[in-house]
Amino acid sequence: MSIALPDAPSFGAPVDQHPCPELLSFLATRRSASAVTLAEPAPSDEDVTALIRLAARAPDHGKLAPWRFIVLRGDDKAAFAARLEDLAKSRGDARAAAKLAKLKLPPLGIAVVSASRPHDVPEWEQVLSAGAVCTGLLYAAQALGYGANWITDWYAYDDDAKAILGLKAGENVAGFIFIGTAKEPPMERERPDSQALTTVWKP
Ligand SMILES: Cc1cc2nc3c(=O)[nH]c(=O)nc-3n(C[C@H](O)[C@H](O)[C@H](O)COP(=O)(O)O)c2cc1C
Repeated sequence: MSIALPDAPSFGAPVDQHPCPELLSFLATRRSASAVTLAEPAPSDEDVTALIRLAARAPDHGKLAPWRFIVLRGDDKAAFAARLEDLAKSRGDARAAAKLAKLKLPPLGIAVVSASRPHDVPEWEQVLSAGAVCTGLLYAAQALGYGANWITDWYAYDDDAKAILGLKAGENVAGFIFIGTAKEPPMERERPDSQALTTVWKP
């Protein structure tokens, strides 16, 4: 499946608010697929452009767009994984090297980079916006019929790994969104009791 998206509304145009039962049904049942079950096919380059366009509509206080995207695919993605593997092995860290399976196996990864900057909008809100971008990208990939998973793991936090990815000072990985076709359907996981997490404020 590929995406046929409507044009983005023009700036300032009134945007129709209408019920979308199919989206509600998707939200009620969507599930992430284990990254190690993800294989080809993955979204085309054209679809990746569309997915990123959708993700970039995330709520963003102050219109700062405090995030960016790095696409990992094919031989370049394999080279990125190999450099991380060399890094892990140079430290004698076999566990970290083994954890790279979640990066190596999926055919496509999109790193969402949180790029907060000093501003009246608190950094916390800029980071939350990066999380919202991850959610949007994950959901959009799943809505397109692909398996997807939001992964961080050690290489999202390690300074040397972040340098290999090409992060600048002050940037952080909000998540790697791995995307492909799930070789086996994900099983539903336990979900929180949302009612038990909810109170109604009373004076
Ligand atoms: C910020 C963040 C980082 C995550 N990192 C990992 C990870 O490194 N490894 C992992 O197995 N799951 C990780 N997860 C969890 C999965 O992405 C996913 O949320 C979980 O499997 C539940 O799937 P669901 O989307 O069906 O609720 C992470 C989730 C979040 C929000």
